[in-house]
Amino acid sequence: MAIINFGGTQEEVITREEFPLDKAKEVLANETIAVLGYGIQGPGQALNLKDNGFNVIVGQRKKSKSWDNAVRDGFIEGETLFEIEAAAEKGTILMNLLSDAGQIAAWEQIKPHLTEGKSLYFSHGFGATFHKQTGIVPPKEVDVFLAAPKGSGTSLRRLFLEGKGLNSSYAIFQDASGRAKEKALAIGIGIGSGYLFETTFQKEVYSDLTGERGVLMGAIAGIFEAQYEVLRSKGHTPSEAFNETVEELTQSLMPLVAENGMDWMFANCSTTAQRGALDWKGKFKEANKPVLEDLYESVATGNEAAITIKANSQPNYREKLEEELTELRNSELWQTGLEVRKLRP
Ligand SMILES: NC(=O)c1ccc[n+]([C@@H]2O[C@H](COP(=O)([O-])OP(=O)(O)OC[C@H]3O[C@@H](n4cnc5c(N)ncnc54)[C@H](O)[C@@H]3O)[C@@H](O)[C@H]2O)c1
Ligand SMILES: CC(C)(O)[C@@H](O)C(=O)O
Ligand SMILES: [Mg+2]
Ligand SMILES: [Mg+2]
Repeated sequence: MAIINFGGTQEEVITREEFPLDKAKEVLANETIAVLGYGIQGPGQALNLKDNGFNVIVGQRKKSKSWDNAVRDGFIEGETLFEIEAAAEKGTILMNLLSDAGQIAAWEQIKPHLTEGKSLYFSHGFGATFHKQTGIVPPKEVDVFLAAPKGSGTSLRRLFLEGKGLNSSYAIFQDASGRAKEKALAIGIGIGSGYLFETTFQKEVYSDLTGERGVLMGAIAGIFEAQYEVLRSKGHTPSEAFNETVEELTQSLMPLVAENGMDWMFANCSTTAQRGALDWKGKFKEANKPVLEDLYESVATGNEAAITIKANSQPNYREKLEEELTELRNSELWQTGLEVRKLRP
């Protein structure tokens, strides 16, 4: 285990050098890995595991788009592709990659197959942490652990194919066999993680729900809209407002942040930009911190889980989400984005 000094705090991380793929294969040699759910994480994790040489089957509702995707990706009905319950019966490590609401609906189908010696895996602390709302209480005889890629399943797959990797957290919820940790790390490496850092189920779900509602998705989408609307209201054209809000960020400045940090990005902008950004940074922080405190509170009280479960358990939840995404796509800001992307050399 490598001990890394993260800005003054020592943390242990598991790298591919310390836990190589061969070791992961040794640990999981006798396991049949059943990936339950083939939405976004399902394909990324199942295909990476398969390409890495693990024994993988998929469990998915038949007559669904996800089932067709699994067939398209080479899983064969009756051999490596089954209904959820049949896959849960055949698998020895059940990877619960149904949607968080779907995991509640499917729990009674999965639970009877969690017999002694088997393992239950998640990519989120949601189900087990909010068990009062989800009813997901794993039987005592099984190992329960998670590896949670810090990014989209689409990126997990793309980076794997490029020979790179997304980082993941890992956590042990229950260690019945005494081998839960090595299994968690082996799966974490097998799905293509670049390195793994330790967490708990509760910390994973609290930080994940905060991050995606906050800076990673909700806040960024909101602040884009706010700046775009201000620029438009002051007479700027759509292309100018879009370029100054989104395109420059994704194409020019964020790659610099990714490469070498915020000060590096600042240092590669004008002294005029640096002066202003350093002055305004504090105001943005001050305005946003209370919103983020509210958000964390809403996560920690279980309110965000309740909202998610209620919304995503409706029979028409997909149509409703698609409607909202369509509205976003059709807004002037993102229609401008569509044209700007086409103009990229
Ligand atoms: N999307 C990501 O990239 C990502 C990243 C990290 C962690 N996670 C976590 O991984 C897990 C899977 O997320 P996802 O985004 O891949 O899921 P998703 O929303 O794409 O859904 C996955 C599958 O669940 C199935 N499903 C939904 N409701 C069902 C029901 N009632 N009965 C049976 N099947 C049902 C769908 O057919 C779909 O194939 C979640 O715990 C999520 O929080 C997701
Ligand atoms: C990809 C994210 C946002 O990191 C994940 O948490 C999710 O829920 O999809
Ligand atoms: Mg999430
Ligand atoms: Mg996440």
